[in-house]
Amino acid sequence: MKVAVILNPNAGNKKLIESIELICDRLKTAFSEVKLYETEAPGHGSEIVKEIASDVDVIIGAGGDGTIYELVNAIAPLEQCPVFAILPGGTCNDFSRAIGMNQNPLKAVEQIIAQKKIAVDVGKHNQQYFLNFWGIGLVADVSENILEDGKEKFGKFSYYMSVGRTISQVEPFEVEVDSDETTYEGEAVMVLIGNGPFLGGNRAVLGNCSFQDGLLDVYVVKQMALEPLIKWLQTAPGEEQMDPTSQLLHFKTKRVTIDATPQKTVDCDGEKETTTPATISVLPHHLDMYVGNM
Ligand SMILES: Nc1ncnc2c1ncn2[C@@H]1O[C@H](COP(=O)(O)OP(=O)(O)OP(=O)(O)O)[C@@H](O)[C@H]1O
Repeated sequence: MKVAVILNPNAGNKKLIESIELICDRLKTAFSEVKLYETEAPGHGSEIVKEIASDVDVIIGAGGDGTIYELVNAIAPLEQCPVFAILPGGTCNDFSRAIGMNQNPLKAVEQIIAQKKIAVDVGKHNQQYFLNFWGIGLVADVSENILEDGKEKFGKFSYYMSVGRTISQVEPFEVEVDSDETTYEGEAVMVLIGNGPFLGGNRAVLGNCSFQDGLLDVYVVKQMALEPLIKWLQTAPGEEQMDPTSQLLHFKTKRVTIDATPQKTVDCDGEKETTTPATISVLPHHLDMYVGNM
């Protein structure tokens, strides 16, 4: 089998680059051909995928959530997608956690070699793709308010620090949510749509989302009531979520359209490239991935 490893050498604390040769040597013991590609700038990972995808069986993304988002956006539209795998190398590594990858890349490579494969759902908003989440309002403001050097200095704790700073100044906006199951028109402070169960490195807010159920979980937080919001943030997977009659509207759907006034910046898997309005849908079991313990 032909394998391409696409490494973002600048992801996270830049540690992955130190072990990548060892990792490739290990991969070569299990796969007939292993080639390493290093990205040189944002967007380069996507160009590499376009060049090599038709000639490889497996693409391994080595980096953080931004790298994985870029690669998935290049792989998901292909008619024939190679199998995808993740070597975690960023700050939060949300989807690698979702699929049970060991956060030590030297151990994660062993999981890839085991070749346990499942088909995962992929989220789509307008013409872009995501594995973890789509959000507007509070979630986008939190990532916007992370201090310049916060991720480097404090890792995923920089997100908590930003939640503290952002919650006190959050501005409600008008939102229109439309799906076959539910419609809502009114005030909101956040709309969050989950495909994967991890957000900011934690299995809390989106902890009950499944990337194998062929559905998206839509959460509309109508008002900034601190106590229920904190309860929701602390909800463990499998636990009953905040009272749906109160400030949180939650439903599952295959497709939803969202418009907001004023227009809102969309945060999608941590990347902020688009604005509302948006149609968000799910491509059930669209991408074959090698997974770890799940
Ligand atoms: N060689 C490169 N130099 C600079 N940026 C790059 C390079 N290759 C890719 N990128 C871009 O770097 C961005 C951030 O990468 P990534 O998200 O993987 O790391 P991170 O921000 O440290 O991790 P996390 O998202 O988990 O916090 C991505 O948007 C990616 O497109």
